[in-house]
Amino acid sequence: MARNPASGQETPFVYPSKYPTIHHIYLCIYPSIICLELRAGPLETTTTTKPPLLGPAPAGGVLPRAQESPGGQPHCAPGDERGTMPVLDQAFVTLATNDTYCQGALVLGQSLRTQRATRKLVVLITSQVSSLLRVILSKVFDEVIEVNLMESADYIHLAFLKRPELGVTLTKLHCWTLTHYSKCVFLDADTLVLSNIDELFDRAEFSAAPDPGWPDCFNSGVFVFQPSLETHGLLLRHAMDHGSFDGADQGLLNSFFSSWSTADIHKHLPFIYNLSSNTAYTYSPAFKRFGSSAKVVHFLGPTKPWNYKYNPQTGSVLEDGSGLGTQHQTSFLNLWWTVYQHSVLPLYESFRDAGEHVAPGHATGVGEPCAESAGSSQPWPAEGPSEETVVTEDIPPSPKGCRSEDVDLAVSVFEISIEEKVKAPSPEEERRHWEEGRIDYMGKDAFARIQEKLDRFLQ
Ligand SMILES: O=c1ccn([C@@H]2O[C@H](COP(=O)(O)OP(=O)(O)O[C@H]3O[C@H](CO)[C@@H](O)[C@H](O)[C@H]3O)[C@@H](O)[C@H]2O)c(=O)[nH]1
Ligand SMILES: [Mn+2]
Repeated sequence: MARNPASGQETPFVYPSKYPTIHHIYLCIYPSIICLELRAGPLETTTTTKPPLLGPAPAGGVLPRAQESPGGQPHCAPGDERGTMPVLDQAFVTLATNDTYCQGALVLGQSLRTQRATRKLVVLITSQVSSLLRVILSKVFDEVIEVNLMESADYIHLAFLKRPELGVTLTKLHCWTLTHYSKCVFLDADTLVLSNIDELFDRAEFSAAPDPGWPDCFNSGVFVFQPSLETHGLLLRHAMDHGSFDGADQGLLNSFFSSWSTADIHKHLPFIYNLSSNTAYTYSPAFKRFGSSAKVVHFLGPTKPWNYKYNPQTGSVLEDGSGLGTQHQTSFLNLWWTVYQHSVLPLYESFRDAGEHVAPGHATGVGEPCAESAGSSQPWPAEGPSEETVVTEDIPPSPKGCRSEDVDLAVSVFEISIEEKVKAPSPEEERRHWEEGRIDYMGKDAFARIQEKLDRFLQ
């Protein structure tokens, strides 16, 4: 079972005391086949010494969320022994522009819930996210909000066309439009929360932790901000006028909040709120000394946890030949996958037909058709999760129907993997790429290929 790689500590994990009509999922192990048995019934109070910081999800993979009482007054999240009240006008916010990053967002959301976050959980998505993932996200997040760059004011549109690489960057900036919240904490979808971080809401805009590569800059994977349309407008204007020195949001935000490094030390979040998963390698004595208090681990860089394969039997990621990094890095990866296995995979199970057989070695939740379309009031099969665990309102419809076109989720006894599907762009997408100046000169748009097409046309 996973343990905090930094501390190696074992702390008691208390399940919610009442969590009615939730479903227990048992994994029966047959060679190369996942078999699931659903049983309804209240979850008993269980106290266990494992896992240390992140427990496996209650059955069904749905963890407690901050709730409002029938009278509209907030009450404590079930099982919240600390007695903290949910704060409904503040939120943890993340972003996932495609189904692959959604896997990260789901792990993040479940880790926040495990750690009894007392703020709302919000995920920003774009039109590329499939309906299936929207519904799954809505089981974990209080709000699933679609943002659309092209609906923005003209100058933003222009900036986007001239600087297509700013696309994801501009999407992150949409978090400032969440003005129904007074204060928010943004977390990248490749972060994992190891302990409660509600105290971040005591900080003011703009608070962030130093970037491990250049500590005079902050890392934009975790930051405290105050939603404001005015700030949002100024940020977009700044993007258009100055671009971004790294071509993405971190450069842009650092040049916008340029006094961060000198003005106010309270706006420097301790590194434990954004510990890069490879820090143990870069400064191992500091990691030994301070790593045990890590609260958020960030898998920054090109290789994300979902790019690895995972063995659910050993609880370890599989070596792919390129090397896994240090022992600590591997432990963080294992921790991410433990949350994925126990708290995210079960969320897909309600989409499986009761008697349906799963192809050996390829039990896919992500590619399965939905029972009904997202956004309907009853999208679940009869044996699906209880009403308490499902919020279906306000799920933005996806133009793509119910299947995930981005991701293949393969689950077998010995291996779980999340594969990004390599998709050929549609003619419309190809045309848009041309219009945006994204021309694949070395590949399909190479002169020789175009000449071939012309020759075929002329024959
Ligand atoms: O295709 C994408 C790419 C990114 N994201 C979102 O944007 C975040 C940032 O991207 P990520 O791949 O996590 O970047 P990092 O490897 O963390 O790289 C650094 O550089 C990025 C660009 O400046 C910053 O956004 C990060 O916070 C910073 O840690 C992700 O976590 C997601 O929330 C998507 O939704 N879809
Ligand atoms: Mn990141």
